[in-house]
Amino acid sequence: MYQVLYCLTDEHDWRLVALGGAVCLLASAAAISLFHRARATQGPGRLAWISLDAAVSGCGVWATHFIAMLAYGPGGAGAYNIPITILSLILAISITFVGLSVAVSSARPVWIVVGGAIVGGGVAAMHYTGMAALEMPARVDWVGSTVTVSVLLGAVFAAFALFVAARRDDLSHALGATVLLTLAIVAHHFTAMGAVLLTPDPTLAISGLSIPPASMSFLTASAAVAIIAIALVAALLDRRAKGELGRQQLVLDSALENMSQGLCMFDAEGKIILFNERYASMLRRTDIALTGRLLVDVFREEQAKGQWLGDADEFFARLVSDAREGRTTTDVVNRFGRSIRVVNQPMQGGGWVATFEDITEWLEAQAKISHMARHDALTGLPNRVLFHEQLEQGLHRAKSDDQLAVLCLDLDHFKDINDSLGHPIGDALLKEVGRRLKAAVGDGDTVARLGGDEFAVVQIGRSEEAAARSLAGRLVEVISAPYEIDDHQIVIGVSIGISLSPQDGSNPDELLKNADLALYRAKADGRGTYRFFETGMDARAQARRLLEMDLRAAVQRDEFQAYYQPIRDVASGRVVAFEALLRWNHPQRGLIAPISFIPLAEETGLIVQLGEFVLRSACTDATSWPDDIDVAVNLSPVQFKSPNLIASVTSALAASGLSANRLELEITESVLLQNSEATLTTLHELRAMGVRISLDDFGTGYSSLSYLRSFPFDKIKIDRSFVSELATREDSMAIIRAVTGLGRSLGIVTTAEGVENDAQLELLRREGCTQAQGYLFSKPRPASDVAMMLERPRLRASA
Ligand SMILES: Nc1nc2c(ncn2[C@@H]2O[C@@H]3COP(=O)(O)O[C@H]4[C@@H](O)[C@H](n5cnc6c(=O)[nH]c(N)nc65)O[C@@H]4COP(=O)(O)O[C@H]3[C@H]2O)c(=O)[nH]1
Repeated sequence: MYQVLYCLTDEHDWRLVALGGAVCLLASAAAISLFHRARATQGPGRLAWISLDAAVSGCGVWATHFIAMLAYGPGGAGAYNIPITILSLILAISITFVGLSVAVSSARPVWIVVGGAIVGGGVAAMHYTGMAALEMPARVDWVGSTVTVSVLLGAVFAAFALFVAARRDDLSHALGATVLLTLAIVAHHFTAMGAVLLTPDPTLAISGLSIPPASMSFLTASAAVAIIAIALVAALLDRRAKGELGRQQLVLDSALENMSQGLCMFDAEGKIILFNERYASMLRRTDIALTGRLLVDVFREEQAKGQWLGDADEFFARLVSDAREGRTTTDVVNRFGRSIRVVNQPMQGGGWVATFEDITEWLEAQAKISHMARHDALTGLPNRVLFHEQLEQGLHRAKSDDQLAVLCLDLDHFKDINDSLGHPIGDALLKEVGRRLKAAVGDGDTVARLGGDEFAVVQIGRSEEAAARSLAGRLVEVISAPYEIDDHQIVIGVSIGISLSPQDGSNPDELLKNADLALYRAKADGRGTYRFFETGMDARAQARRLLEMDLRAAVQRDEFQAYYQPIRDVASGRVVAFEALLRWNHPQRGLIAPISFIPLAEETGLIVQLGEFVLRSACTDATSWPDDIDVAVNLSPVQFKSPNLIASVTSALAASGLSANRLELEITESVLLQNSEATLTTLHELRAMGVRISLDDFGTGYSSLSYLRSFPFDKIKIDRSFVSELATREDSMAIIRAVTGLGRSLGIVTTAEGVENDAQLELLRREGCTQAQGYLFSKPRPASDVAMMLERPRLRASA
């Protein structure tokens, strides 16, 4: 130590020592700055920065050494061997290059320290090679222990310098690292100079291949200038790069923090390099240290708090191996009640970037959309789409001996309720029907609303037809029970069509089609009941379709004709009116009775056109009859739903010139079943015009008497079923007696329909029935036969 101090104070020129120190500091600053650049750069650019750094560091060490040697008094007498001097520069640069490469290539502190120590080794190699180049008339001996200390000092300070530099790329770390590197070079040099023992020996001559100290000073000055220039350029580049980097950092930071997604970047070992706030808040990791930590440690910490379930090590190992093998993975994880989609994307050179997106609302919206697409909004029941799927699954699941039944349901006259009571009541009724259906079916059965007032049920796994029958019976009963909705007592029936798998079909479409055909049959058979599909229904449906087409064409081709049947006064036997009855004059099939086409015309709405035709014909024909003979025309309930009824009656009367009081309009109870205000208003309007209103088919409905209270009818027509059984059934006689008595006391005319013989006529006369109509007098005949019917009281020949 003493020797080193002595060497420094007594053997050196301090001005030159200061110059050497300044060069060394400058070179160190440039070297550290370039070291940062090398670390921040990937790929081939990194090699360039390391090479430049090695050149600056090597030259810096070299220049520092020779400036310090100029300051060394004894050295002034000698010269420097040129090849060895050059070799010392080469060693300084190349060993420094190796050390820097090691330190830059790894993020692990141990390798940075090793790299730094190698740089220190380079400084020593340069120094001792440089000393070997010194030729002077003296023998140079070395104090071994001081040499070792000098090498260790250089290595330790240099290792420390790179360690500090690698910690962070900011001013304080850069300054600290610069000072440490300067110390490494200076401490090494002067300690090493303290190890020198010079023994004068005039026999040692200076070789021809040497350079005198003056020239050496020129060389070192040049090297110093070169270093300063390189350092300046490097500093400038570094500053620019940092400025650019800073700007990029700002952009990156604001992009990262404004992302709706969470982002976290990991190195190849699974250490967190970078993350944004969204990531920390999404995974509730705001209160734990993240940067620089291994992800698996974070998992373990969360595991300890009970926030992480599962095997943290196994999960972490999977992430690392996926990244290593370049696999992009997507997972949806549930954290804190939220669904988070995580995409792990491998990065070049190891590591991966994970993006985290909270898709809870998106998933909920998806689920809602898919629910809406497959359910009925009103009742919440599956809709046609889901029903189809469930039926398909049911067929798939059904074992060979299982039977599957499809029940198609249609509410009877639902439209009337909707029209008369309004849509909100109609909707409430549909909801209640849905609820009752769900409650009535079995656990494994499916109920769906197919649209409007159509519902469907799939019954799975019952082995007999009886199970479907019993379910259908139960459903008819349950649906038909009265409803109390908004103070309205509503009664509605249901018709059901049933198809069974496998016999009636093996796929959903076939089963639904056949259940529909059976439903049609249930409706045709009077509604409020169920029917099983039978082979042949399809053919009947086909026939019905043909009839419908035929009917439409017949309307166009004017194939209809009004026939007339006389109505006689029972007391006088005089014809008082004719009832107009429609006939279809089919070109191939001949005369067709209304029973074969009126129901279809009502279903298709064609009855409105046909009704208008009968009205016009009847009014026109009646104008040619005696004034005291009236004409009766049947009105269908469907015509009452048409807004044009009053207008068409008015126009038929106006066009024919028939007086309104000669026209009778016959309505059935089903018109009043609609019971809407509109129906009664229409009836009153017709009455106000002078037209008379008859209640047709009296006694066939459920509460005929109550209808007499709802409207003041002019005439009651007793249904022919009572007349035909007059002689055989006591109760028929009693009913006719009651009706005629009622008519008398209310001042309403009573007409008995279907009188076929004198006995019936006699009984009716005795009971005081006002009018009679039937085959006894005449069958319905064309208008041209009216005169004949007027003349001949009995005209039994068929029309
Ligand atoms: N067995 C038997 N039957 C008798 C006797 N006397 C009359 N009839 C039949 O009884 C039906 C009386 O007409 P309705 O009850 O109004 O019943 C009518 C009526 O509801 C409907 N209809 C006929 N023409 C029209 C029309 O222009 N418009 C509407 N909406 N319906 C009509 O078709 C139904 C059937 O009409 P039609 O076949 O002409 O049948 C007529 C008539 O031919 C008898 O002594 N014995």
